[in-house]
Amino acid sequence: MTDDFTTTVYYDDDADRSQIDDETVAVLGYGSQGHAHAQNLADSGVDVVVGLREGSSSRAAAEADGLAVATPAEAAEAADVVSMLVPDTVQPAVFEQIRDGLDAGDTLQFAHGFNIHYNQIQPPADVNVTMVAPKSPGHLVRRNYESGEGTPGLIAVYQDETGTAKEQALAYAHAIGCTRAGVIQTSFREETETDLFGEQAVLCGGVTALIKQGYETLVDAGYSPEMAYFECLNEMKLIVDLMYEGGLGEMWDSVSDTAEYGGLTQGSVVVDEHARENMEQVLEEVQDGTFARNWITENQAGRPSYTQLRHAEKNHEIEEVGARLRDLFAWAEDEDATEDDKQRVNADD
Ligand SMILES: NC(=O)C1=CN([C@@H]2O[C@H](COP(=O)(O)OP(=O)(O)OC[C@H]3O[C@@H](n4cnc5c(N)ncnc54)[C@H](OP(=O)(O)O)[C@@H]3O)[C@@H](O)[C@H]2O)C=CC1
Ligand SMILES: CC[C@](O)(C(C)=O)C(=O)O
Ligand SMILES: [Mg+2]
Ligand SMILES: [Mg+2]
Repeated sequence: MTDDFTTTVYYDDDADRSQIDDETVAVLGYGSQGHAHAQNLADSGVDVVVGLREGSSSRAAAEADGLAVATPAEAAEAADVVSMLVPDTVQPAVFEQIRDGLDAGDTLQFAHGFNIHYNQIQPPADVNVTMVAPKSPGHLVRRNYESGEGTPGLIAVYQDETGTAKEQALAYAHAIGCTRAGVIQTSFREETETDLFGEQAVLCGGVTALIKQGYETLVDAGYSPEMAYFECLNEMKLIVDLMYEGGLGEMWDSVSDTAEYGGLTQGSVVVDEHARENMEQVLEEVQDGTFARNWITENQAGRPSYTQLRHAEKNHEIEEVGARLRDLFAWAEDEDATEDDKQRVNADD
């Protein structure tokens, strides 16, 4: 444990694995997070049953990975800890299927606080309600577990019926590999609002919008789509890898002085105070529930806007150019190529 920061960070030694090792965990859903939690828990020696609906397209994968599969209701009935890892929008309906399987003292656990924070699920008063939220896409939660690296994560406690909810969440975080990297305790509110803001304004929405605007600016000015792709998308990974390893400083150290001067002077011309005001607006709509209401209504209407936006994104020219270029990369034919090989080739471009 370290208290060097304003927040306490928990590591492997802070977790008491007896809090999870003797429990049965139902992992509901076998998608991005579900497959990672279920396999990591099982590899850590925890008894796991995967809960999937009848006819689920995920069933074959879970069984091929050697896991027991039951319906969500059966899995919850058999389990002490129920990990809700189906999409946020279907969680309220799945909760109705598993409610009766939650006994007093069981734990209902989430990887994101949306449905608790925005009151879409009202859990029984006599169960623990916790969160273990890896700060990463699920596929990397699995990959990092297998490599021994681990993935940073958050824990939160909304209801503590047994008095050991936090200890159990930490033990679960240990079993999926999060305490190897570091785990911070937060609240359902803080996790929900920061996660939604981050994915909308920066990580997913902000970055893709920046990439597309940069690509379109170059192509509209007559430069080749291939050049624009390499400059605005491909090299993004390499630059972000440096920030990931050593912060903004490591990236600035590695690029040329010319890039550093240009970046420091022009970056805030592009992402200026208007972008900041827009970010504040995005945050406000997360905080006051506007985004949550819109997302719930969009689903109730059959996702008309979402479908249209997905279609447009998939058909953006940068996707066609990127698919073509990635097929030509040296490692495309080479099944033995490592991530290092790929980065070396990328760096040479
Ligand atoms: N994606 C991520 O990396 C992250 C996600 N989270 C959170 O984790 C949770 C899970 O998200 P994520 O992993 O993206 O989810 P996915 O979209 O990957 O979940 C898909 C799984 O849910 C099942 N499923 C879908 N619809 C239903 C349904 N109506 N009834 C029963 N099962 C259903 C699917 O089974 P089927 O084959 O039957 O459709 C599949 O197994 C969310 O709360 C999310 O916010 C948190 C951190 C990161
Ligand atoms: C950044 C998107 C995310 O919040 C995540 C992978 O952490 C998600 O909801 O998928
Ligand atoms: Mg997230
Ligand atoms: Mg999220």
